[in-house]
Amino acid sequence: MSDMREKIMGTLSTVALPDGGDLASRDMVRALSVDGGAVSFVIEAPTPEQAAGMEAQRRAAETAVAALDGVERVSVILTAHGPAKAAPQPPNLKIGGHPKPQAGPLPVPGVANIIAIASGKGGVGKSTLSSNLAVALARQGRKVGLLDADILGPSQPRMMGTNQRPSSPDGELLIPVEAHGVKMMSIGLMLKSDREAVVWRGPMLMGALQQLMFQVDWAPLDVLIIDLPPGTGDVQLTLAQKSQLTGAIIVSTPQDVALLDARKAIDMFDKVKVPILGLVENMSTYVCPNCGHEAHLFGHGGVRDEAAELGAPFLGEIPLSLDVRLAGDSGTPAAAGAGPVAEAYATLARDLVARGIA
Ligand SMILES: Nc1ncnc2c1ncn2[C@@H]1O[C@H](COP(=O)(O)OP(=O)(O)OP(=O)(O)O)[C@@H](O)[C@H]1O
Repeated sequence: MSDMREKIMGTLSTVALPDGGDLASRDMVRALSVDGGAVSFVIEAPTPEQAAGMEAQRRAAETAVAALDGVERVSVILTAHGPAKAAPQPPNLKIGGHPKPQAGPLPVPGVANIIAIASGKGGVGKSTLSSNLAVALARQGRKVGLLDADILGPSQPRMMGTNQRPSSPDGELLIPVEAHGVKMMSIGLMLKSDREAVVWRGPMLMGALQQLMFQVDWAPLDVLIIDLPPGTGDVQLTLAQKSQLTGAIIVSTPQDVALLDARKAIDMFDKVKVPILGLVENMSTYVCPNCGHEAHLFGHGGVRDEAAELGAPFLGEIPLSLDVRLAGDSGTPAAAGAGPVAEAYATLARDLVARGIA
């Protein structure tokens, strides 16, 4: 090192840093150039944040070096290692590709139980049961995930009251959003608005479902509740073939026509060897909020009888209640509140916990 460079480094060792050491001992001086009386160098801080707080040291270094004999001009630039940390990026995962080949059903890492909520017929209350059961389980201290697999008609963002777009800091895994103590993921959260319709064919649906199960950072969960689309189509089959399901809960209203479709759903799960965990009767009794009269708009007890006939557990009944509908539409499931309906969901949740499957 020339005398002049040594003198400069010696001078820079007198410029102390706020967090200890000095410019020389912390090895922050780069590209030192001495050209006649013109001196220039760079102070390189470890992070952009630290560099932002070091203007005083830059000026002190400039003044100290300018005072050395033989120095006529000094130029000191303050910089930092690498670019500033990037802001969290929106996920670059493209949801909805063709499914990836997979040898057989796989567990979802870190998820103890996977329960599919299914029905044969549409509109019987699958999504409502899924969100309420998830919230009731979370209130009982369980770690719960809710996957909206109704990919063509996602309703969980509305029922759980969130439109937050999931992030993916590493561009590999999506971080589920949290609502009412439940980790939630829905294709609805990836759409630009909840009015945007998804127009996909079977393979795209299956690919999307596979991604929502395996490319989401679910762990750790005691139970993942999957809200299925109605019927016995591609999504149900994909789910049974790709993931190790603990079993399925079948929701039905007590009407014969709904029960007929429920039987088809049960038959499908039997064929793909997914255990039926039990049946739930939704929209069971209606209690008039004015006079307390009980009415059975869709019949009563049909699901219990059906369960007995099939040898499947009957898990319980959820009353037909205006509160359930209003709560679902408002984004806070009824199970998050108090009263007979919240208690009905809590009972259902307790039963699943007692059976060691949630
Ligand atoms: N126990 C209940 N009491 C009152 N309204 C209910 C009850 N269960 C569901 N509903 C209402 O019925 C409608 C249909 O329910 P939901 O969307 O849960 O059905 P689904 O079976 O998931 O429908 P889809 O076939 O469209 O997926 C919703 O408006 C919901 O608020």
